[in-house]
Amino acid sequence: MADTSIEQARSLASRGQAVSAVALLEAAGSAGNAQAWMQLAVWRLAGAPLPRDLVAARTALRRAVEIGHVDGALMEIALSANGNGNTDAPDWSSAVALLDRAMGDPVAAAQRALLDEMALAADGVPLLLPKGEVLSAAPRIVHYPAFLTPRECAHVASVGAELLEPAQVIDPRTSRLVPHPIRTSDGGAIGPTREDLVIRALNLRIAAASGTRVEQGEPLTILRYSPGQEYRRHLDTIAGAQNQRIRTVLIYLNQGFGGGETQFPLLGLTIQPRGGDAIVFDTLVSDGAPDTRSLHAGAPVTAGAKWLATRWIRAAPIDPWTIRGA
Ligand SMILES: O=C(O)CCC(=O)C(=O)O
Ligand SMILES: [Fe+2]
Repeated sequence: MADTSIEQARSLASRGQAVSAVALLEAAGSAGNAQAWMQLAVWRLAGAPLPRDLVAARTALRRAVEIGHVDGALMEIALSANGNGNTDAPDWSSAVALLDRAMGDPVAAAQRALLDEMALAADGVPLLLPKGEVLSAAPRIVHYPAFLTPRECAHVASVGAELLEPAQVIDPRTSRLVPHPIRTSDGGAIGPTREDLVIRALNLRIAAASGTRVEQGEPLTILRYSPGQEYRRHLDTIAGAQNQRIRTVLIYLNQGFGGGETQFPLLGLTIQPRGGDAIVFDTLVSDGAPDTRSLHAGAPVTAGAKWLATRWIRAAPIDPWTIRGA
């Protein structure tokens, strides 16, 4: 059944009548319409068509959850753990308590089961640091065998699968979206509302392994390469960035495909992807300039599909609500 109050609110908002749209949703929400509160929360999080207001978003989300919005409950758990995407204090234990209350939902139950397999401190940080082997001293490249378990890999890939879109860039001449000339894979970023507790725990693991704060990491990005797709030679640094990318973490989510090696041509180094393995490498030299020796590529996949999770880590905390994936 079409939800007329939400349709009407969307239509009002699209005509610039945001105040009336909000009033309509609040009235519908107060009358027990969980989806109306959810719509308000999403608008407030997205910053469109209303200005972004994370406090108002969380209030609307709470109302939606109180009257039984299942997806809202999962979103509330994510935002509790990451502190609205790192803008407020992250609260792991409240997030886990909310997850425990959502156990009727099989999605929540599966996440709980995966968390139970991890050895985590009270704040979600790993109790043990993963062990790595240094592949290169300058730039520093460290290989972590079995950084993720097979079940963790499957979880990351399934969250990412819903977000995959072909890599595209805006053509500056025509302002149209065109295929990305350097990276031909499909990709998607797991933003703050989708950073479930398993993804959050993995982002905390990545922070620990890379010696950085979790707030420095761009949203975990999932890449999927089909035969013929590749990531041509590039540096991960961004020209002119104020808050530069200092380190990259690549996690192979599967194996058994053809091609797809990660190559560092100037170092004569080729990494054979193995599901669950990760590599962490530095992208800057000590004076803060890009380290051109870190030039690397994802070789073309020749058969099957290569799944990868990438976390580009900045020099200082970033705002995941405004960042563009790379
Ligand atoms: O696909 C690969 O092996 C390399 C990926 C990569 O360079 C990146 O995600 O920045
Ligand atoms: Fe890269």
